[in-house]
Amino acid sequence: MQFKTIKHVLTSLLKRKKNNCLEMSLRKFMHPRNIYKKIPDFKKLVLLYPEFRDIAIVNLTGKIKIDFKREGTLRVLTEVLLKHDFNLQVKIPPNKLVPTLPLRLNYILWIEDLMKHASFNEMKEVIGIDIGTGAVCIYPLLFAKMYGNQMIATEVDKTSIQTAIEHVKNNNLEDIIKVYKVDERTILKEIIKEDNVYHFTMCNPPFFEIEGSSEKIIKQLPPRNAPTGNEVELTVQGGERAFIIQMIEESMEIKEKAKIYTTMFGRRSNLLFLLKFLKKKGIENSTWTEFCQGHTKRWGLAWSFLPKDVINLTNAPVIRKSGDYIAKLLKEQRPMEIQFPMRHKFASFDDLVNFLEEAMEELHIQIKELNLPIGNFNGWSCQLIADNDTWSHARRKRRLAQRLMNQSVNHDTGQTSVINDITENDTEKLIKNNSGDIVRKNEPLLICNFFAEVIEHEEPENDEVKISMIFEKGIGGKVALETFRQYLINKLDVREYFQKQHERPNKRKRKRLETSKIEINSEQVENLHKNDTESV
Ligand SMILES: C[S@@+](CC[C@H](N)C(=O)[O-])C[C@H]1O[C@@H](n2cnc3c(N)ncnc32)[C@H](O)[C@@H]1O
Repeated sequence: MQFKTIKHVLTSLLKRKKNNCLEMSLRKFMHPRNIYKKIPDFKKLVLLYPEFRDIAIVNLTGKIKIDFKREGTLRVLTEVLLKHDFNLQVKIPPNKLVPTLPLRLNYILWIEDLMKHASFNEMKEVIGIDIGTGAVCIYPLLFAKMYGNQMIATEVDKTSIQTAIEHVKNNNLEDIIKVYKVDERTILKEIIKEDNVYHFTMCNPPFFEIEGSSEKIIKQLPPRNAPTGNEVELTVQGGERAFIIQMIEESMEIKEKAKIYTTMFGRRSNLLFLLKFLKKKGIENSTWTEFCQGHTKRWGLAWSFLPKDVINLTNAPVIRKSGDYIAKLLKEQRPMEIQFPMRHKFASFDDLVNFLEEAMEELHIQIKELNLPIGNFNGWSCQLIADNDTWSHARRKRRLAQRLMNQSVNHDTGQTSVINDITENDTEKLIKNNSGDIVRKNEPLLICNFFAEVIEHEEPENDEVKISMIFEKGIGGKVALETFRQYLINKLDVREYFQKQHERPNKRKRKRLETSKIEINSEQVENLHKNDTESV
């Protein structure tokens, strides 16, 4: 029993230490001008503000702490900091979202960087729009205090509009901040309809999808803080992703009326999705950043319809973009890989690319430009589209083709067409025989993202080629990708490197395989297992 208690205490101490480390490590990635990079001076706040005294806890060593899990603590702290650091008088209604200041400042300072990058006048001269300003009207108040520029604020919730207007009035900022009630069916179109030109739009969208009770929503909130905010201001049909999609689509209708559109979002998975979405819509002038603070990470996205020689967002300053973004992207999507020494077959990377292009042509696989935001991937990347399985039983087909070739030595005419005919008919038959499915012509068998790169070593002769393939879609499923990988291994003639690996079974790899079993049936698993233990 005693042992259990000690173990429990140690575990929770370790956990707390880990969390503190995480907090510390994210704090250092805050915007360099964010005043909350340094923890506020709680001693000073205790002396100056009686309301802060009520939430402060003095521990045995005399250190002042605050317990964020206690209801109302974050609200009081935010009000006190707004007063102390920005001379803003704010009373946050108890049932409304409390705007955490380190994150709000990260977003504001990034916008300031974008404005400077775009060489827009002085900050005082820029006009911005805050979509969904909330009950505090936090972004316009901070912009007004920090730069004295004009801000337009929109909101759909009646009670929030009321308190937002009160906050503007109580701080005598009516001249530069205007709050508007807007129709909830639009995001940008209604407010940007006059002839005015705005320098930027910003938004902290409702993050959660409407899907049930507010209890469910509260469970999704960061566990270390007492929950703040209510269902109306935090939820929207389709969640933040749907909201931002609508915002991007509306921006495409009003284009240059706002010079730079920006939004914040809270889900990592939306980063890739939104970057792909912008690309799909032909919006190439864009950038993104991470917002790191305390123990939370959020993301910012910016795009513009102005030509890149007027504003180039692709080289705009960012607070932080994790360097391992592409590696993570590849890892998260569980690529199927082939890795082998470059010298085994190729004199240069170009040789490899030529070889791959020819192999795809032989297999009637289309090579398309990759719709992925991987500007700095240092290798060959593309999307492969295979309508049919042209690689299974390829050896048999190759032998058949060779036989025909030999036969044709005697009667030269019609050689190529005979081979092609047989190969194609054979393929069609194989697909039907193997899967039993009737393959519709317009549904590709396999679409995958394909990456080939050189892994450099100190000695150039040790350089390796790494091929990563990520399944996107297709009726052949992941099994089709795996058979294609096996085909490439044979074609590249690199199976020997996989067999070596087979002699030293890799525990980690086996574990990964076990998790992937869920997605495919047992027969396929057997095949995959056989193949993967052969892989590097
Ligand atoms: C997550 S809150 C953000 C509040 C505040 N901007 C902040 O950062 O603390 C999202 C706000 O957007 C508002 N909202 C939802 N749909 C909207 C729309 N179509 N136009 C304007 N505001 C909207 C909600 O009422 C809510 O106040």
